[in-house]
Amino acid sequence: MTRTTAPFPLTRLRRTRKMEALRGLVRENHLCVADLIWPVFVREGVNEATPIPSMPGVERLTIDRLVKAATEAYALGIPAICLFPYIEPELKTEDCAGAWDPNNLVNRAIRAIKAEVPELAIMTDVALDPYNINGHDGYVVNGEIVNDMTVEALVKMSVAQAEAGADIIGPSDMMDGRIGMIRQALEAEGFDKVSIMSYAAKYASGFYGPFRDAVGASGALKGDKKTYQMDPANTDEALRLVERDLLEGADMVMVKPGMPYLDVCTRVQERFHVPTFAYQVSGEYAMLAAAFQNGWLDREKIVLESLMCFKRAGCNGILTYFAPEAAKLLAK
Ligand SMILES: NCc1[nH]cc(CCC(=O)O)c1CC(=O)O
Repeated sequence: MTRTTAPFPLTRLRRTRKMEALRGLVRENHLCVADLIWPVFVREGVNEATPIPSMPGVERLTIDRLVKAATEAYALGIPAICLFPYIEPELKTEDCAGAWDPNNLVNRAIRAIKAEVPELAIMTDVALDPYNINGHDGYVVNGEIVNDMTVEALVKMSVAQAEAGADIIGPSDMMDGRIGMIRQALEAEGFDKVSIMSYAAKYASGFYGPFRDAVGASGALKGDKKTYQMDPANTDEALRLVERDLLEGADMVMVKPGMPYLDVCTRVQERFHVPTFAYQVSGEYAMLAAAFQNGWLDREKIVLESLMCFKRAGCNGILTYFAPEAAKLLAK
């Protein structure tokens, strides 16, 4: 970088930090409510909310409660929510047919929210894990997570979500070729205005533990997801995945997890200049929530600081369980 600052004391960099008015003027990045996507867990039943022990403050909501929460989120200015279903263990199957049932929990939730708050964007999760007796994102055949057969199921699942009214399809499965196949199917079925946010650089991370409790997949999952999710040691591979998904028709890309992978976010944004998102995942939430509960970290400061860091790293937006709380803090 060229040196553009005069030597001390001509330059005193503290001058622009002297008061909030000046700090605001020289601020390079801004966090606002329009940056936030709120992931929510939905369950069957009426007027109930089940706490998730490993995610203090997060609950699985029945559809009626979810509609209320979505209405409140929209009133706070949150532009989008992302739905994840809790599927009872006895409803999980080998063929995962629940995933593309037009009347499954997620699709009913989409219709219910759209009827009440049509302007709130709804994102979905495309992967077989909540429905799969094996807990994996793809079909398991002879111990192997098979790619092409899984992609066929994901295509059906995506079309059913688009039919229900989803605005953003979010394939989180990490199979090869799924973005192109989903895009083609959406075009063919008349859903040309439905966006795809690809979980393009999704790592085989230990930080998803609490999420798997939340969707009830922990008990079902045998083994790990390393044959399809990425090795935490790699970034060049993340760039190849992002490029591939963009060429297949992704509108937006995501890096996941978030905070420990900010370098990946920066490289993706700098290389491709496309809408880039990060997912501050369940384990990140759990870590912070545990520290807040112990009084070890200051909740209000850390929620906003952690989210601002994503903006500084080059993200356009963040999926975060803190979304409603952050929205309220930003409105203060
Ligand atoms: N397709 C599953 C999926 N979609 C989002 C998350 C993780 C989200 C979180 O941890 O908050 C996962 C878990 C996984 O891949 O095992």
